[in-house]
Amino acid sequence: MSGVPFTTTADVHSESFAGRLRAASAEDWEAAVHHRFVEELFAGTISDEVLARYLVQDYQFFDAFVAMLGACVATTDSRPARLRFAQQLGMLASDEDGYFQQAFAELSVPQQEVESPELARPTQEFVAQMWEVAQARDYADLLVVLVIAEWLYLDWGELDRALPSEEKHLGWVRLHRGDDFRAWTQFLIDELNRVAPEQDDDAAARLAARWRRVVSIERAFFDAAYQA
Ligand SMILES: Cc1ncc(CN)c(N)n1
Repeated sequence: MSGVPFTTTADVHSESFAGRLRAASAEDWEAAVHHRFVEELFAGTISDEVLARYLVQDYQFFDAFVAMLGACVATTDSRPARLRFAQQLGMLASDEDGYFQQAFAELSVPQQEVESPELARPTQEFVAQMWEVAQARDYADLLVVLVIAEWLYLDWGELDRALPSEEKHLGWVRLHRGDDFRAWTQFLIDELNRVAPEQDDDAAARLAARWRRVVSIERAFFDAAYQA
């Protein structure tokens, strides 16, 4: 959209703060969006072993992700945004946890694996990034991590592919595509652009460095699902 040098279903101007960050991380971003994991998930050919390994690790995000949203509730300068974050917290608690519990049951993942797995390196790094921004309570920093986590997932979730038929595959795709998820992601992107530093100063450089780091972790997170 708007002549952007990348493909997305979000409405983002290429010269906005988020647009420039997104373009600057194109290699890792595209590698993640078109990852073998994504293609096999849509095709319904992903092995149960890979899917279970991925979901077990991803479930470890949940707590820190909720903490980030809570930190946004506490730190945003905008009353409508505070309500939007609060609403998302409620939805997350019902929708996403339901999918995980159903998928773990279907994939026969032992409870011990669900509750206290050994964390892969990308999981450790991602969780550390999330807790760091949740505790620092800097709204722009929080938004950088949230925008990546949701926008990158929207980009693969909305790929033009036939949908898989089995619920364990379709459920994860459905959580990351469609009007509601697109609107939520758009809200985050718009918030980041609204509060972005106006000049290329130290604050902007710090946010850009975190952006690059987190996008590379997203890519590594998919890779790790294939490493037994
Ligand atoms: C690896 C990862 N990145 C992001 C999200 C949030 N959509 C997630 N669940 N997992």
